[in-house]
Amino acid sequence: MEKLLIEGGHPLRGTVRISGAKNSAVALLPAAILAQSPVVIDGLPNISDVKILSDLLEEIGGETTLTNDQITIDPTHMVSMPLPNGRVKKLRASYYLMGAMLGRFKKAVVGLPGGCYLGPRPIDQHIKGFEALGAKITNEQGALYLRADRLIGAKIYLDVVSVGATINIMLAAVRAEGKTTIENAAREPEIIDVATLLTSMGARIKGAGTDVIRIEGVNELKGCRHTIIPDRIEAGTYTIMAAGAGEDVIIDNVIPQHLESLTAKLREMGATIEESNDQLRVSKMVKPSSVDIKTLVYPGFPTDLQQPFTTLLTQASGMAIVTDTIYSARFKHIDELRRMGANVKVEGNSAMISGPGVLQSAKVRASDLRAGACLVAAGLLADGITEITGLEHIDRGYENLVEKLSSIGASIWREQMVEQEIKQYQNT
Ligand SMILES: CC(=O)N[C@H]1[C@@H](OP(=O)(O)OP(=O)(O)OC[C@H]2O[C@@H](n3ccc(=O)[nH]c3=O)[C@H](O)[C@@H]2O)O[C@H](CO)[C@@H](O)[C@@H]1O
Ligand SMILES: C=C(OP(=O)(O)O)C(=O)O
Repeated sequence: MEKLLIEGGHPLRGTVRISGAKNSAVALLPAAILAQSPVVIDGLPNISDVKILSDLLEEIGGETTLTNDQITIDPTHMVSMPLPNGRVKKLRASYYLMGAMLGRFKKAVVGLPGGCYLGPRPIDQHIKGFEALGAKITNEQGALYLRADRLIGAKIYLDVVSVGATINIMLAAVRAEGKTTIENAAREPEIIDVATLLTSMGARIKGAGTDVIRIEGVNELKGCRHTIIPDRIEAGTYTIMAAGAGEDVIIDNVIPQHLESLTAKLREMGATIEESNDQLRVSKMVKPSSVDIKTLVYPGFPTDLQQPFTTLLTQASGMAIVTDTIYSARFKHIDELRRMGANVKVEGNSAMISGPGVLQSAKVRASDLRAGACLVAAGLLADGITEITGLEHIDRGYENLVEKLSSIGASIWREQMVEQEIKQYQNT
């Protein structure tokens, strides 16, 4: 088991290249189950969520060839193998195996998903959608058993705007008989990416990226080749880091429109950001002013950037209120930021941050993926050497974090934890 060490105070300079989007990749891999011939996906991020999903596809009989940024998935010999336990619990996106297996085999057994704990994360809207398509679903000892004699297209209104439910229902509905309409659908760019892959496979989908998606089921889907969109959350994380500690950083391979809610807030704080086709150019803000943020569904401010953005607000003058309307308990990073000297308090689903303050190095723990990003951003700014544990969370979503940050001037490295540290980590 390793920990991350960061010596703060080194300015970031140079170009950092953004990888393919985690939240697309983790849906595109399961989507390949629906094809009858090999699917090739390019621009794959080298992160643990992808590796686990690739292993799960093998577990159900898929043949996968995984290189650094490409996967070939041959789904020809896949079967609806029950996956009640084990790897499915390690990530959130294993729920997409339900929609994809239901679409192809009309049955699936999949354990309830894991992923970051951010407050309650029910999947009732996924279940409602599958049931509307004709599936019978039972929950037995923490695994969902899904079965349908036939899947028949339906009109489905989502009670909450959910990325996962929107994609999962699409995965099943592309193989249902007749027309499905998803109303109050989520509009995240990753949904368009999944719809693009499915369309290349032969699916008929209209309206992805709007709040009404119309799908006409088809009998057969074929393999295809697809390139993943850039990861807007990884890009946003490096943009935040550059706005805190950068001296001319270029964030390369981004779609600037996907980051508008972030860049607008950064400009409000006083940042100068230059945008081109696929790059952002960012430097440290001089005397940043605090701003309030409220996380919302896309195109609002993403909850996944709320935690790293909080670090930046510790450097801004004034009081900022950060409200997370998506996840009520996405504030585990705050205790750790306080250890580093931040003046923050949490009330309900809001954090109040008073700045500017000086961050001090400390031994901190990443409780989830973006809490990890928040602490790395804090470590870059802090006096001294910050030690971060909980790297298994960070590795779920940031490809080559150490290499990427080192290449732009950060002093950051991984070290093996000694036995006593591991025990302490496991017991708390
Ligand atoms: C793998 C993946 O893509 N993860 C992303 C996805 O998670 P995920 O797909 O799990 O998040 P959702 O969009 O489904 O969740 C949004 C909100 O809806 C609620 N909800 C969701 C489904 C449901 O059936 N019932 C229900 O009440 C959730 O508790 C949450 O409050 O979108 C989140 C919100 O942008 C991001 O933080 C995650 O990074
Ligand atoms: C919450 C996240 O991921 P997941 O839904 O996979 O847990 C995230 O990417 O910030």
